[in-house]
Amino acid sequence: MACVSDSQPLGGNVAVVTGASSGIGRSIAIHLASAGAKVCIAARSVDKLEELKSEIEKNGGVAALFKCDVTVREEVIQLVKYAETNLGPVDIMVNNAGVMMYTMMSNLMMDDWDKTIDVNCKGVTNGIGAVLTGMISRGRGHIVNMSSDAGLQGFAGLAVYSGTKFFVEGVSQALRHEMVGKGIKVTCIQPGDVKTNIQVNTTDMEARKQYDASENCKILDPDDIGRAVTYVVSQPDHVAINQLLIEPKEAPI
Ligand SMILES: NC(=O)C1=CN([C@@H]2O[C@H](COP(=O)(O)OP(=O)(O)OC[C@H]3O[C@@H](n4cnc5c(N)ncnc54)[C@H](OP(=O)(O)O)[C@@H]3O)[C@@H](O)[C@H]2O)C=CC1
Ligand SMILES: N[C@@H](C=O)C(=O)O
Repeated sequence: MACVSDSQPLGGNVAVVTGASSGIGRSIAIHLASAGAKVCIAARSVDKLEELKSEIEKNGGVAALFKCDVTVREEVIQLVKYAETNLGPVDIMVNNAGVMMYTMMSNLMMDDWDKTIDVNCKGVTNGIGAVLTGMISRGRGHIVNMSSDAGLQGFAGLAVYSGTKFFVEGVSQALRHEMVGKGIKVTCIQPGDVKTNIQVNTTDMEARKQYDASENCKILDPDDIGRAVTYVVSQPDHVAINQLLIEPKEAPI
């Protein structure tokens, strides 16, 4: 590893961040880059990725971008190949891309259920599958999976979403055990409500009106999560922060 300093603890590292075109992923990419990591930013919205790449470079960071739908396994494999060719072997994989739609189970919005499962579950397994062999062969790597406090507790109005985050927790915990002795860390980030545009895809207003509590107190900023992820991946080699529950002070689960 090269260029490690107090201000750039991630110097020499290469990170891939999915769902980097907005919200939490965008902020994670910015924070990792300012800590010295070279970041490959991925999402479907190329215009937003280009704007982010420019911002990172303007601040002295290094970024590459790749258009990728995380539900398509081959595209995620190509994303990691692109990152490795252009930036180097991937040290940090942040499986952040996700969707959330408030909906009552009784309203049977099954297309929303399918989409949530595809992006939040398969997006994460595709991301893990794309980096795991390389990380094991190098004997180092950190996989950071974006869970939620809804991965620890089922939320009414977010039943399928909660289920997908429980899936992320289960996969991560089992993978962590499998990776003992192989040099690979697996972390779940578990945010409470964060101020992003994640709710724009909700069409079931009955569910949102009844269960969305994000207006009830000061919620988190994406920067709070970007900072937390940078902390998690900057620990000494022998330290593994396996879970990080980060919530608005006034809204604990
Ligand atoms: N906001 C919150 O309160 C919380 C959010 N989270 C989790 O944080 C993560 C990010 O959410 P947040 O930043 O809030 O939401 P945003 O809607 O702001 O960002 C979602 C990101 O995911 C990307 N994305 C969605 N679908 C796909 C896809 N099929 N392929 C590739 N990228 C995709 C979007 O990019 P594009 O559309 O360009 O592809 C976008 O960059 C999610 O996993 C979410 O569950 C967890 C806890 C709380
Ligand atoms: N805060 C969580 C559930 O309500 C989330 O947005 O993931």
